[in-house]
Amino acid sequence: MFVFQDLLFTQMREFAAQFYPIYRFSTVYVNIVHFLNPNDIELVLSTTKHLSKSKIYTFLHNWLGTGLLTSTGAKWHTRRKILTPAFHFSILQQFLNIFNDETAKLVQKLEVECGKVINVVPPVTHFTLQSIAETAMGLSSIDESVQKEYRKAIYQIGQIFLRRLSKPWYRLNTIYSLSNLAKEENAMVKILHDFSNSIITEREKGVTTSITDKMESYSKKKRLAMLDLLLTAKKEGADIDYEGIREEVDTFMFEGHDTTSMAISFILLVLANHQDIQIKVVEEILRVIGPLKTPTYNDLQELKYTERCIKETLRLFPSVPFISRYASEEFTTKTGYTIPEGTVLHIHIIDLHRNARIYPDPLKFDPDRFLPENASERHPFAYIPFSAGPRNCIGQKFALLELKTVLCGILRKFSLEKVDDMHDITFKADLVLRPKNDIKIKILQRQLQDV
Ligand code: HEM
Repeated sequence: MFVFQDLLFTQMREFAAQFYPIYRFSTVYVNIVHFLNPNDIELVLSTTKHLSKSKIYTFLHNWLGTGLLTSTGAKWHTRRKILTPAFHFSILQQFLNIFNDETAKLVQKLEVECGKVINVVPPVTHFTLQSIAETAMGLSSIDESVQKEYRKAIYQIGQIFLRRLSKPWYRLNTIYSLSNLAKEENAMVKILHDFSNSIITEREKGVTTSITDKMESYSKKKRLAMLDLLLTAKKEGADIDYEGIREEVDTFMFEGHDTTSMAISFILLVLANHQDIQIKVVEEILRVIGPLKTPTYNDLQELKYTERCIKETLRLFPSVPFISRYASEEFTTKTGYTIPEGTVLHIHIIDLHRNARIYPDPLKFDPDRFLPENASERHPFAYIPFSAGPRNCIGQKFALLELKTVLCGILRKFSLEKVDDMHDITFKADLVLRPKNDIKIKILQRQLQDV
């Protein structure tokens, strides 16, 4: 079904192609300037002046409150300080055990599908949801039916967000709150909050889980997983209450699974489309790790070619295609335009990454673009899948580790064959870069002697 919000998404991207390096879209309600040039983007993202998210993010407040993604000012600063240690590399090293265990379960699931054409998104999303729940929240597993309901509600909330965005009169809370859309939103938010409340209750009770030992080992090193950090901070009287903890659980459950799920799905698609590159990735994995060994943290750091493939996938398919900030004061862009205070600053990550001036033959998948000698001359803000500057993605290293682990597990066991052409994939307007239809590939047992 072609809906208005999809049109909005396509239109915004067409304007980006037409009006490089910058364009303005104004209505009586809002003044949005679209940023496409790396110099201008650097100006916005590298400073602490425009750290506040634009008003569009307030549409997420009913669900995410003002957690790390949506908060501003002192609150954002305090939360970022509390949460940063949860992503220290010593914690990530512990998480690797969980990524490896979950990868093994995913591989087992895919085994049954050998020889068939599958839509990779559902099993991969199951994997990422399970991984974030175990690592950041300390849960052992989520019931399949609860997972399904949660995933459906996340999808619905994204659609509601965009439907609200496409109707300017719904920007006014008084009008929106009377609408059927708001009722739909409240029903979805209830599902999502029931889910996050149950996570907190379970962890607060200190329910014995299969990963309790791992959590204790974090504690011994005085480093706690994300939810435990928050619960401890609350206990010790820090400026965070139950609502505050739920905001972060909702934020991290969402950001920590949907973004990585899309990234993994797209890289599987891309590798199925490029047999030569797929073979090179497998060769590297076999050379560095071997056919059977469970990868260690250090092993994964050695996968340089695989990492370039991940980078190139996130260039073409950035899980977060647009971000938006608020101009807290007037400024002049490097391209010479005056931006008044209060303007919405809309940054087109996807169009920046597909700009032929920066990336010749931009739709071609070429991991060598990220060879040090090829990347060193490029503008530092020409590649920003995790945003950049002080408000960049807190989960960036977590995501890369998860992606490498799962690729090792899948590619040593299966070879991926092309079904969908990656260039035929169309996108659905949503909070993350979602395909409009399935992402289909065929999986076969890999014959390692052929590599
Ligand atoms: C491939 C995977 C990922 C991509 C491409 C990605 C991308 C991004 C981007 C572009 C932003 C900036 C959003 C904005 O300004 O509106 C962001 C922020 C954020 N991401 Fe990620 N992300 C990924 C994985 C993760 C993971 C695994 C987690 C958690 C474990 C996470 C947690 C967050 C949080 C909490 C923020 C808000 C940070 C702040 O404002 O201080 N992300 N991410």
